[in-house]
Amino acid sequence: MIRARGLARSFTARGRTVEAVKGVDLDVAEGELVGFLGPNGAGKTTTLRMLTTLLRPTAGEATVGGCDLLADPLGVRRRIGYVAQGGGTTGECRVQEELELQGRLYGLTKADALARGAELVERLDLAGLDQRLTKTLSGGQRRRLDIALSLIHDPKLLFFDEPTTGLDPQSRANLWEHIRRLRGEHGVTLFLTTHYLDEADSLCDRILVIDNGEIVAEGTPDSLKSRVSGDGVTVGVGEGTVAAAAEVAGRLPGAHEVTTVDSSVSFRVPRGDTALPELLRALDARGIAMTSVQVRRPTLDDVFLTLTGRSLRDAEQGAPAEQEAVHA
Ligand SMILES: Nc1ncnc2c1ncn2[C@@H]1O[C@H](COP(=O)(O)OP(=O)(O)OP(=O)(O)O)[C@@H](O)[C@H]1O
Repeated sequence: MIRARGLARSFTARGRTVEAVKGVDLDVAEGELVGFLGPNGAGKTTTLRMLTTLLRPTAGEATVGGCDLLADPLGVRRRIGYVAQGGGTTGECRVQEELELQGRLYGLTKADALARGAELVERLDLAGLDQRLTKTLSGGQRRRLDIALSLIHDPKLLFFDEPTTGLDPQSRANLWEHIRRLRGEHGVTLFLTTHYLDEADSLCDRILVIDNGEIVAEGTPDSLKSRVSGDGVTVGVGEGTVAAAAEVAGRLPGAHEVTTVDSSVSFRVPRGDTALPELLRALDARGIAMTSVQVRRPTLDDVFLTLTGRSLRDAEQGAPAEQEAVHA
């Protein structure tokens, strides 16, 4: 459905050139739900805007929905839907009018546009809201209307920029269900950007991780997580015993990345659950009291940290509910 090679885009602003996207290769197969994950400013929106013909690449080539991006941008546009970050509604129009207008823009007759709009209103749980001004819709309803608008011409490939940014946890979960259904029941191929780890983890078949304009990793959420070697263990110990506890932890089979902060020791082991009894015995033998313990399976944030040395969670500031979900 999507094949891009060496896609690049730079911007020049105030005499300074920013290489926003530095030669991205990507492939998305029919029926896939692929996530483009990266921190703010990584190049996600720029890539999406190129793939949707809204921005001309500085270099590279791509076919989208079977059409060449540069030679046949109109063909691409006919075959795709695009839900932008800010949505596309004006606020002063009614839901039904927005859908009808969008249908007419895609060349549907008035009757067809109305019929298609009515079908999408049902499909996206907007029934009863046809005559509402779009500015009076809730955030989740507005996002669902954005999806309906992008589907008016029945595209089989949908691009979605940051689907749930700004939504409360309940609306996010609801939108995820709609996105799953688009793929599961209607066979739509989806390519979405996100900087939420839990969104990428629970929603996507495959994730492309982008940082600084380059794809730094790619795979299923599980395969990406398996790149991080082992579970993370953090043990709290009594005052003055942290150095001895770190020494004990470092001797456990397969233990690595041993670090200490205040009175806690963190390390990685292949299996956290089986390492714990042994650790307890060893600490006991040295007379070290354990005050707390936490075992953590690798997360996508660990993957990002391993790849780039930085935490993606920093990019999630302002979305505390999502953070809790990741670490639950
Ligand atoms: N029109 C522009 N002019 C100059 N620089 C730009 C322009 N658009 C994007 N950039 C820069 O390109 C880089 C990538 O931006 P982009 O919006 O693609 O990132 P992103 O991953 O989508 O971030 P976010 O999650 O914040 O949307 C950033 O450094 C950004 O400042």
